[in-house]
Amino acid sequence: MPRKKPPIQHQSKHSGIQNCLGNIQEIDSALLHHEKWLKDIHRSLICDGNPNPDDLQEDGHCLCKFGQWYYKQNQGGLGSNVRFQKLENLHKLMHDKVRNLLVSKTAQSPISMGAYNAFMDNAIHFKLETRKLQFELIEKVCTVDQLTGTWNRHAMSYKLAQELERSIRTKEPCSICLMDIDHFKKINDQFGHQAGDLVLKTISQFFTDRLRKYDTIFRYGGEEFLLNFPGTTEEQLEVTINRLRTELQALPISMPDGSIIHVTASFGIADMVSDIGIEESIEHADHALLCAKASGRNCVCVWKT
Ligand SMILES: Nc1nc2c(ncn2[C@@H]2O[C@H](COP(=O)(O)OP(=O)(O)OP(=O)(O)O)[C@@H](O)[C@H]2O)c(=O)[nH]1
Repeated sequence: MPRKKPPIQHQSKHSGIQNCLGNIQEIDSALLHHEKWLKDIHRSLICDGNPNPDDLQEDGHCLCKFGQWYYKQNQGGLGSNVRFQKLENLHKLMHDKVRNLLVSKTAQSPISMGAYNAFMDNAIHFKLETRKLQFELIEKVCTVDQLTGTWNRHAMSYKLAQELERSIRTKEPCSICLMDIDHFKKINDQFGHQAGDLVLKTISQFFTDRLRKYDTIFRYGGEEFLLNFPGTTEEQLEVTINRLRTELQALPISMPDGSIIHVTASFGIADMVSDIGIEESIEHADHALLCAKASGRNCVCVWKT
């Protein structure tokens, strides 16, 4: 009687980058168990002796160490990752195939080359896909800002270069905007650093929720964010940013002590053009931002040559 597959759990203890780092290590260890399992399978197929009874069970994919790890993952964490979810089928198929091989071996029937090759192809595919999942998580750790979940500055240079190339190829405009939260130090001073962190998270989420899917937000550093808007001229962006700026100042943010605060930000806009590099475009946006700060904050300035 096959045992029932344990349900994927639905609670997350940790989140974000910390969780990712844990997952990366766990995948290594799960893959090591998989390699050991594969060695045992080969020994069972080649040498005398009985196979592990678990590998003859219909739910062998839940009983192996990889399966035990896999079905412990929760929906809030790795369990919601699409690449992770796709591993389930590959892993189960691999166990189904090996069960047939072991049944043939136990019955002293010949094992066809086709059946063995199909199993090994499946095993190799499974390992490659698991490694891809691991690389995806490593990439996330290297390119995502731990506090806000936006892209970090490492990712920024690479992604902006891609957008500039696209803009040159398609001859479409592309603009950037540097945003700096006004008097942010006062929030830290008055409510503490954790409250400051909460404000940073809230504001980055505010923008993330309102951007088009091809716009991008990066944490430029501290309380500064850089936003990239492909297919948008400086003039169009000024209208958009002014709308967002007004919405932001009306956004109530709850502090840990129960009080509600409102924050504003200043913005500097510049375009990304082929005859100047990305660094220079950012410098232009920075000049425009300085101009917005000097004009009293909570406003938008556009770089003019
Ligand atoms: N809570 C928190 N504070 C940060 C973080 N990164 C930078 N800061 C703080 O952000 C503050 C930035 O201060 P300033 O550069 O003086 O800027 P400001 O107070 O916003 O003043 P203006 O930009 O001139 O309006 C500093 O106090 C930093 O310690 C962070 O990740 N979390």
